[in-house]
Amino acid sequence: MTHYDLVIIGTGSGNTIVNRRFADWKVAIVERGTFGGTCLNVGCIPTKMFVHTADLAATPSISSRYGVDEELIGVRWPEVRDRIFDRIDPIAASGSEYRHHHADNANVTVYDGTGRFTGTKELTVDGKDGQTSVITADRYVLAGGSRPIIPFIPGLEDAGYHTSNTIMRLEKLPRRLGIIGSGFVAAEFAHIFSSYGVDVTLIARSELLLRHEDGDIAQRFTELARGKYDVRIDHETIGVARNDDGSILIRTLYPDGADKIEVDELLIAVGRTPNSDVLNLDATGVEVDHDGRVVVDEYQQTTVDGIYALGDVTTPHQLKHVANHEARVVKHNLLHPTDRIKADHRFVPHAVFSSPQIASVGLTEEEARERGIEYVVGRENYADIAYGWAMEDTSGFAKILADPKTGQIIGCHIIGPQASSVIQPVIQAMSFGLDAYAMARNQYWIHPAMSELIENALLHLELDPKS
Ligand SMILES: Cc1cc2nc3c(=O)[nH]c(=O)nc-3n(C[C@H](O)[C@H](O)[C@H](O)COP(=O)(O)OP(=O)(O)OC[C@H]3O[C@@H](n4cnc5c(N)ncnc54)[C@H](O)[C@@H]3O)c2cc1C
Ligand SMILES: NC(=O)c1ccc[n+]([C@@H]2O[C@H](COP(=O)([O-])OP(=O)(O)OC[C@H]3O[C@@H](n4cnc5c(N)ncnc54)[C@H](O)[C@@H]3O)[C@@H](O)[C@H]2O)c1
Repeated sequence: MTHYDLVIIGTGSGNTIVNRRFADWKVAIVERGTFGGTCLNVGCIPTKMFVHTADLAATPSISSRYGVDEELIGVRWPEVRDRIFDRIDPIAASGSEYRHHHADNANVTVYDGTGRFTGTKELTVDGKDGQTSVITADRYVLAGGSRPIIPFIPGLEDAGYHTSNTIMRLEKLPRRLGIIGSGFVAAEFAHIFSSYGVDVTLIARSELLLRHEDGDIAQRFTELARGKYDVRIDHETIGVARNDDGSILIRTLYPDGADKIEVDELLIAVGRTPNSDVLNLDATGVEVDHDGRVVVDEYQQTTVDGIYALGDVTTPHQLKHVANHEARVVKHNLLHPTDRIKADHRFVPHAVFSSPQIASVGLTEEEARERGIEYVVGRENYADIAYGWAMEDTSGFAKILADPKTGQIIGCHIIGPQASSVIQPVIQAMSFGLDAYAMARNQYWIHPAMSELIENALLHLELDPKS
């Protein structure tokens, strides 16, 4: 049995921890899937490469409003797909090669297999090569991420379906695609495939798509989505079957009736569950909550001394920038056990890279009301700023919520072009405590950049005169 100073389970953000500063440590890294984890291989990076291509494919549908007539001649799916994965797959392979064989990693052993605890600090790895290894360590980092949830729907397993793990590698573009779900993954893939000319039907159980967003944003997004593809809200999927001709029949119920929807491929996008169940954590004393998330304290330490956790296996914010932040905290705390730092989850932003984009940070208006927090709202439409005129945008807007007394920003929500970048100064202001009054007035805002959306939303806040 080999003993290590540190074992890391999972090579998403977990893989970013070990560097030269760990040169004196004997380290093991355990990975059961593709090296590099979700974001690199089946998550953020390939999806955004597809989104960019989709944005290009969608341009002709709107260009005539600018007096430019364009036509989409075709989408060469195999080339679209292969450009993306011919770039990503070698990165995963070279990441694995680096850890396995490079001189920098002489102190690191990689186990290609599934780790499960068989003692408080003992891990058994069932190797992909059929070998079983038992290892022990003083410290562990649980960075095993999450996987797609597959809901129980009669007939689903027999009919066959895709998740975000497989849909990007389709052999050919389907004529019709059904998507069950109405969150991030559904919104991004509906944009991608509908822009490529696929007939998309999005089946949502809720009344609004992206229902966790600020109410005004979710409402606007749902209206706009309905203009682009078939959206069935308030639909419960009750059965799925594969027809003799290879198509898939989806049966749904909605408040006033029942529907039958025929598609050629089906994407399940109803959320992700933490991979904590694979780890047999009962053997360690590491606690998980009712959603299966590993419980950690502010230092990212689990309920067992020396076992840390980060990313999707522990956080309710299943986002790469959160996993990366937590990895930095864990790294510091491993190296400086007597001078540990806390994770900062005060203002976790997110963006949905659909069409239009959405970006958000802080409280929604509904959350502020529910918590009884006093707030004012400053709102600005893209249609009312110069760059919005250039783009002829008629539907996008930003809203900023602030405390009227102190001017501190408590939330910001944007729907429209470049929302994921336009929001960044607000995240900065919130993180560093810059008040809305000073933020609007004590700096230059480049004219006529899209950031004027934020400048004007700030100026529209009715703050108390003294703030
Ligand atoms: C389609 C999609 C698009 C996304 N887009 C974005 C985006 O635009 N922006 C954003 O911020 N986030 C995005 N995310 C979320 C983001 O990908 C995740 O939050 C992030 O990758 C989590 O990182 P992690 O290190 O916690 O886990 P992962 O990257 O999932 O890494 C965990 C690794 O652990 C391995 N593993 C699990 N259990 C074991 C075990 N027992 N033994 C050995 N190995 C194990 C897994 O094989 C995996 O490789 C997206 C996710 C998806 C699915
Ligand atoms: N741009 C990004 O940052 C990005 C992109 C993709 C994914 N992600 C991350 O991955 C996570 C998973 O994405 P997701 O879209 O799968 O989950 P999600 O949590 O965003 O949305 C899932 C949706 O499915 C609905 N749902 C749940 N069960 C259902 C059922 N049985 N039938 C129909 N609908 C059902 C839920 O009400 C919810 O609206 C996200 O929460 C996000 O953290 C992030």
